[in-house]
Amino acid sequence: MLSVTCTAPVNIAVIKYWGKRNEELILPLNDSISATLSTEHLCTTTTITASPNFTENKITLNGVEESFENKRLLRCLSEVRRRADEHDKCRKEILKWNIHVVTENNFPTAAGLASSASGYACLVYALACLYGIEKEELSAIARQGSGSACRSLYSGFVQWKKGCHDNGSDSIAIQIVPETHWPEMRILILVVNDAKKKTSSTHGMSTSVKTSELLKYRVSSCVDKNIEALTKALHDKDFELFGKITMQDSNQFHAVCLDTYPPCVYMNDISHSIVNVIHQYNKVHGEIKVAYTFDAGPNACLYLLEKDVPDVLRIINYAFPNDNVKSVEYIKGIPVDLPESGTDFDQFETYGSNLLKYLIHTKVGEGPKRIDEQ
Ligand SMILES: Nc1ncnc2c1ncn2[C@@H]1O[C@H](COP(=O)(O)OP(=O)(O)OP(=O)(O)O)[C@@H](O)[C@H]1O
Ligand SMILES: C[C@@](O)(CCOP(=O)(O)OP(=O)(O)O)CC(=O)O
Repeated sequence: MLSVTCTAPVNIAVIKYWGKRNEELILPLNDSISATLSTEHLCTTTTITASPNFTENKITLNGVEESFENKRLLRCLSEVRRRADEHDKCRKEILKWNIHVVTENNFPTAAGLASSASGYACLVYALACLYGIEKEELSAIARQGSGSACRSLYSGFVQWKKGCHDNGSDSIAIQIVPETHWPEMRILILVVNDAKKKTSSTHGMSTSVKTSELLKYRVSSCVDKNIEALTKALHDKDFELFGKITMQDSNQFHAVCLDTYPPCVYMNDISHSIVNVIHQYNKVHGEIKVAYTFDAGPNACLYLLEKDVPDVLRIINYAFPNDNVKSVEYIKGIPVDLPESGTDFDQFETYGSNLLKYLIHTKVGEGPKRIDEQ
């Protein structure tokens, strides 16, 4: 019997992947860029056991047994095995043993918090460890589990290159800068709703490809220049440029969702109120201090610098008062001392009580890791 346990991070895109040119191989229409988030606060943990005595493959997700007859899961397994089979280092008999996968996300699954990204990155990395090929390029395999998962195989800021080959061999993730490059970068996730979402990203983007004219324009005329500018902003640690492109890309992505027929409505009134607060905050300060981005759900992901976190949280708590504000369960992740004074409240509206469920304060982090043998 053999067993490995690994963790893998979530990633949140600042230039979104939305639309496939090949649904089977999960090849995207455009490049995307994301930050890998610290596994200290959000992660998937996966244990894979292989044994010659197992009579079937099994997977348990968050304590519930799921069907193994899942196309994406089977494809990841067969791709890792195919690669391992080509490798001298691998004990070939193990490739024939059935496996039991036990995986848990320490955050809500299928709620637009990128669980498919950390989930498939962790699965592929753990399989690679099991078969001894963890040093190989694995992002092209994780991509076939869920597109965004390929970016979770690297630390720091990561680009998924769309590639041009029909077989997807060059549709891989690469690191742009490591997490140590811009250590002041912080992420605040404002959880508006953590229930399972109605329209999955897979289905939503497929409808967008079929029906949205705006998506064609986004892909042909906007994304490449934003990728170039955002990469420069990262290298130069230029928050003003980073923040502007991040917000514009999120807004364009949601415009594409609305241009889809029937429309995919992911943001809600609370999401739009958060957008208002952030623009107001940046206006008061005369510079971009905080940038928002929204995935396929209503939850906001804010990018900001460490020095601004206490004051921004103070304003968020003013705009969205919460009965649990003093509880450690409300602001999860990196602890923050909330200051008494700061940016003038007069400039801001109060939107109503308990509109946010909780917040997660985290930073840019490392890629997948094996945790059972050190
Ligand atoms: N730990 C895991 N191991 C294996 N598969 C997982 C894991 N976590 C999630 N998944 C798969 O991902 C699916 C959820 O993906 P979905 O894209 O609907 O939501 P999400 O990833 O939370 O949101 P988004 O990708 O839009 O940010 C689950 O139904 C499951 O099939
Ligand atoms: C809005 C997004 O989060 C969409 C993620 O889509 P998925 O990677 O979940 O889709 P599939 O490839 O069909 O599994 C944007 C992004 O992460 O780039």
